[in-house]
Amino acid sequence: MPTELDPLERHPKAVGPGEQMRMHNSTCFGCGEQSPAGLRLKMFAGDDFFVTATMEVESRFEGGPGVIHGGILSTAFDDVMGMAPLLIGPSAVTVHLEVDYRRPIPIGSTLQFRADIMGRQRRKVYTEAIAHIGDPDDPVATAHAIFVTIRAREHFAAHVENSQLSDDDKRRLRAP
Ligand SMILES: CCCCCCCCCCCCCC(=O)SCCNC(=O)CCNC(=O)[C@H](O)C(C)(C)COP(=O)(O)OP(=O)(O)OC[C@H]1O[C@@H](n2cnc3c(N)ncnc32)[C@H](O)[C@@H]1OP(=O)(O)O
Repeated sequence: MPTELDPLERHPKAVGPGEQMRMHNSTCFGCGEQSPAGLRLKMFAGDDFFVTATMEVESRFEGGPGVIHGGILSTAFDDVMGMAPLLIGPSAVTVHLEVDYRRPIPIGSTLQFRADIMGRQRRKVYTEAIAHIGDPDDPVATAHAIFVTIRAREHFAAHVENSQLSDDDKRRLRAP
């Protein structure tokens, strides 16, 4: 992370501490309510610059026998950390993601996530996150990511047609 960082300020339109955050997109694999096979993560804003989420490790998330698939865990980390930039500004997309898997995570466990904004420099937002099963001081996995803020309508304009969103929602996204 660079040493020269911009000051962090909560965005005036960000949801309040303890409130549920809006989905990235209703068909988002991580948090969308309409994603047919998604993780359906519900995210909550923290006091200052963090986000929390809980995920039941369902058997459909299995990788090795009886444990979570690493790709599912990294998807969850990506989505939870990807929510944090919305506390300070516009939507942001991942440009870099790294995950440290510390221990196998059993199917049937309840994973708790916390993602913190570490700093911002121009459009880049630096985040770190932990996943734990009850003891935040003993995480089962940790992650770091860099997000870059975007103008969402412009960024997705060429791709909206491929979305699972309804035609009405797609029209709304294309509207000026
Ligand atoms: C309509 C609403 C719908 C809702 C939307 C919800 C969206 C969210 C959904 C979230 C779902 C969950 C999350 C997901 O799944 S997000 C899905 C996965 N991510 C993507 O698809 C992103 C693909 N990348 C891009 O589209 C472009 O690279 C973007 C647009 C991001 C930047 O290209 P652009 O041409 O605009 O800008 P730039 O190239 O000048 O870069 C800008 C700055 O960034 C720095 N940089 C770049 N790369 C890296 C790197 N690897 N490491 C470190 N730094 C990097 C770069 O040096 C520069 O820094 P600075 O020198 O200026 O300081």
